[in-house]
Amino acid sequence: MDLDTTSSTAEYDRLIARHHAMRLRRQILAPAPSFAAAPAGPGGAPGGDRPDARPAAGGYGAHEAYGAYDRDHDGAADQRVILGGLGLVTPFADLIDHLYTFMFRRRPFLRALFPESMEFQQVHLERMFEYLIEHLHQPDRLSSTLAQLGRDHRKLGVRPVHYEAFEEALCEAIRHRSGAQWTAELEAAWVRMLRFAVRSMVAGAESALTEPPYWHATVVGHERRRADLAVVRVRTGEPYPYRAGQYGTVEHPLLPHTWRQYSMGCAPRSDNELEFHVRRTGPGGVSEALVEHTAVGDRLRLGPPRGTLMPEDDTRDLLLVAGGTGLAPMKAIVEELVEHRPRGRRVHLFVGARARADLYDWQALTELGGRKPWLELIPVADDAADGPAGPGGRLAEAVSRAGDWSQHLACVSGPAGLVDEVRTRLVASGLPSTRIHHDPVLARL
Ligand SMILES: NC(=O)C1=CN([C@@H]2O[C@H](COP(=O)(O)OP(=O)(O)OC[C@H]3O[C@@H](n4cnc5c(N)ncnc54)[C@H](O)[C@@H]3O)[C@@H](O)[C@H]2O)C=CC1
Repeated sequence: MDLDTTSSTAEYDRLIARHHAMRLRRQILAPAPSFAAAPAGPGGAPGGDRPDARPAAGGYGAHEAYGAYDRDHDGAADQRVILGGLGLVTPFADLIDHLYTFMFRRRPFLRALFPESMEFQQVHLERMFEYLIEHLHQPDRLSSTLAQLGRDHRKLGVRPVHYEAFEEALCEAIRHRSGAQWTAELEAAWVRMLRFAVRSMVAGAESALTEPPYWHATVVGHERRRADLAVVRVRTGEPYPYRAGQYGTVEHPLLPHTWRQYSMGCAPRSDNELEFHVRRTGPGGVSEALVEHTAVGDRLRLGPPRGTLMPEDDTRDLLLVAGGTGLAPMKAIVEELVEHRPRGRRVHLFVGARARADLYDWQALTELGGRKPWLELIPVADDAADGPAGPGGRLAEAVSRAGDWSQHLACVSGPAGLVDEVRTRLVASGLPSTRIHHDPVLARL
């Protein structure tokens, strides 16, 4: 995995690593003026031998033991140290590869907690590192996201002691990657960042002790709407406490320990039934299992609901934009509004598909929206021309052509490229970005 090779793949990796480090620096340096003024992190000895850079662990479950350490934590200073040493530890893909290799070599029993294929896990952790570094100077924002993540991790059977094994492996990986340029300062900054994250996750997990770590669900309906797309209805044994617009993780019995996110495609119901809209994206994954190898009676597991797509405290007129199966959370929101709509609120829902034939849930939508004067449903197909059935062309363009949305609240869901494009166009036309909501684009952490 070392990059000391002349192959074109290595060249490409180096290029990506450099680009990645520059992007991260740019992102972080731009919005945080306090960052430049932050005091330097703890001093460290350069060199390859390793004095004990890490603060005493004290056990990840024992908050008090390292609480004092965290009270002194200066996230902005650590952010600067980590950024300064980014070139030593990136590409993250390699750091993470070493990390897991070390961890499983030293503690083989931990391998059973992870899925057979580590590919998704590695990408997820890579995004997690990026997210942590990017927001290290904003501890409040970080800790609330991490608390949700910790609540979600209960389903994996993760215990505080596992975080200690992770920390040990991270330090080994940092030392391995940075070689002779390793510094105690760099390692200590990473450890503090990790411990801050773990403390928030453990707190999140503990605050959720009264709910199950996961919910059992039985498939009660499976409709293959297109060759690569199914609407899967399930009923949970226990009530599943979600809000319209949220998503949850799903594990299929064919792929133990592999969890993927899907939005709930209907408003919460009293009979504990809910639906997911699933498009098969590639071979061998959860989506393929759900589309092609699932039948009524199969049992799934669901992780806790997450996400804040639909703000509850803003009752302005709504602009909803859904691309492909990104329709699921929007349909749930509209269903919810049919039952509980703030007086006078108007709603526009744009539904995009690559072709008109791909509007897989249009009938259900028109039944839902029939004779609701406050709701306008607008289908947009890439392959169509403007006409009585709706505008044609690209979805983002059709949305911006259709009106002035600057006084609206907007929610967008679908492919990352679409979310980006809609967001950019809406901001350019005067809608403040704080009123544009979508799930995290890179990763639903
Ligand atoms: N299944 C679910 O519960 C949810 C899925 N999503 C995400 O939504 C996406 C849906 O994918 P598909 O159904 O395959 O959609 P798709 O690829 O069929 O595209 C749907 C619409 O988005 C537009 N679009 C696609 N890529 C674009 C880009 N790069 N820039 C601008 N517009 C673009 C298309 O023109 C089309 O109108 C997936 O990435 C999924 O992760 C998001 C939320 C919920």
